[in-house]
Amino acid sequence: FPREMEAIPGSLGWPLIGESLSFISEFSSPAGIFSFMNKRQQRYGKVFKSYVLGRYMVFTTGREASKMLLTGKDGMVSLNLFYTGQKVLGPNSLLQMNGEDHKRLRRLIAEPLSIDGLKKYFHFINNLAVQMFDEWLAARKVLVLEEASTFTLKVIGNMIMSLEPTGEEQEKFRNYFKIISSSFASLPLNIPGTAFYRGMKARDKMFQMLDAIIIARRRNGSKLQQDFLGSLIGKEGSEDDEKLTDAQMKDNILTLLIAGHDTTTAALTWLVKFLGENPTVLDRLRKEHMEIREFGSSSLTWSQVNNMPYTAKVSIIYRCAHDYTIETLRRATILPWYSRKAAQDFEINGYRIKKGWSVNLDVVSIHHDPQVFADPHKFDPSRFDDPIRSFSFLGFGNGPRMCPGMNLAKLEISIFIHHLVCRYKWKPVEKDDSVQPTLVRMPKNKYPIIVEPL
Ligand code: HEM
Repeated sequence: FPREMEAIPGSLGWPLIGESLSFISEFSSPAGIFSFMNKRQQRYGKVFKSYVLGRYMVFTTGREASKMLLTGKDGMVSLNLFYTGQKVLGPNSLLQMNGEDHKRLRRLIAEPLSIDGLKKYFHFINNLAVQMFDEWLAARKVLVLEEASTFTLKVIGNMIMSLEPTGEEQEKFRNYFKIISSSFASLPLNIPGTAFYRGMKARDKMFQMLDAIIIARRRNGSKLQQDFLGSLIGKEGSEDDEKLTDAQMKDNILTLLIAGHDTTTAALTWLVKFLGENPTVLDRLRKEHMEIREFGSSSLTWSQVNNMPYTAKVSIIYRCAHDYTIETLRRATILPWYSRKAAQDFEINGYRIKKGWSVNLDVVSIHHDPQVFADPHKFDPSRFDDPIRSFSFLGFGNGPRMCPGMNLAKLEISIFIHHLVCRYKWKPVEKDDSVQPTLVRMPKNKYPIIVEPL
């Protein structure tokens, strides 16, 4: 036990297990870790310590703390990735980089994920959505989470390496990914039969697949495909600063897959759930999207997306789904806390944090602060009509580690939701608010619904 931690209020719970039991049970309750955090914040204030899942942790919350931790000035903190996560993603992953190395890698990765870089995937994503919703008509009963998962995986597979949405390669890719993904937060036992072991083997297989593609691309020389992989390989001949080794490319492709898949899948599923539970909100969204549809055929064009009507505050592309998406991320807070490791001593909310400690930002409380979000448990996208104070909404993070995939996530969500609300009404098969006990919060029952054409 780090002795200096004595000065931090809080309880370390039982010997060995600490407060893990209440943490885990509240983590997977419908309200999430809100009550775990809230009880302790009431008792100890904005900073408290705990011992959960084998780690001494300091938890903190509030705008000031989030500004400090997420902005992380002068290398104050680094990302605190757990052991299996480090092994699965690999040493070159963006999540394991800090300072200048992190900045450089992000610059290379961010470009194809910018709004401009994403334009060329619009048709692929749109066609995929049209096709998926055609299939829903025949199926009638669907598991939203499964559908969203397939959809987002096909999108990212195509974006990264021009993978066709069906066929043998897609199946292989999907299989490897699922195994890797379920090993990500497993116990670190690398012996045959464990999830971790299977995950590491699947990682090798996925990398063989990527190697084959990289070799073929290099052989083709100038006729490089303009997907994500192509844009990274394309940097080979250019200045040193623009070069990525094959190992860097592979670790970071896997990083994008892992960071982008469950998050977007969960966001889509929660959005469908929240809309279904809030008919007035759904009516408003549907009305807006029906107006967009009247522009022309069912297949949207890029300029139509650009012109979707809504307050033209920032980039107009995602306006139509934007407030609904961020309200979903606020209300569901699918990543409930962001974890950092102190890279030096510093002070937060009046307490000394020592180098090496794990400091965790409780985002759920920030997203449910009644001072900022009136009636915080209500799903109300219009609360974002007026600008909110910085560091109050952190659904995509903030600062140098803010989500580089957020434009892609928003694009996928807006296209998915457009077709859904224009074509179908739906109702849940059962009333069940249980949540999966996984890192990313998702409905446990995968949210089965019955759909009917409008
Ligand atoms: C709705 C969907 C998504 C949500 C809610 C989300 C949320 C977040 C958040 C909160 C962070 C920062 C975490 C922290 O500061 O500790 C983050 C980082 C990250 N996200 Fe996303 N994300 C989403 C989709 C995506 C997609 C589609 C991709 C990739 C294509 C992606 C790739 C990443 C990566 C690589 C990082 C790490 C950035 C860094 O460390 O510099 N995310 N995301």
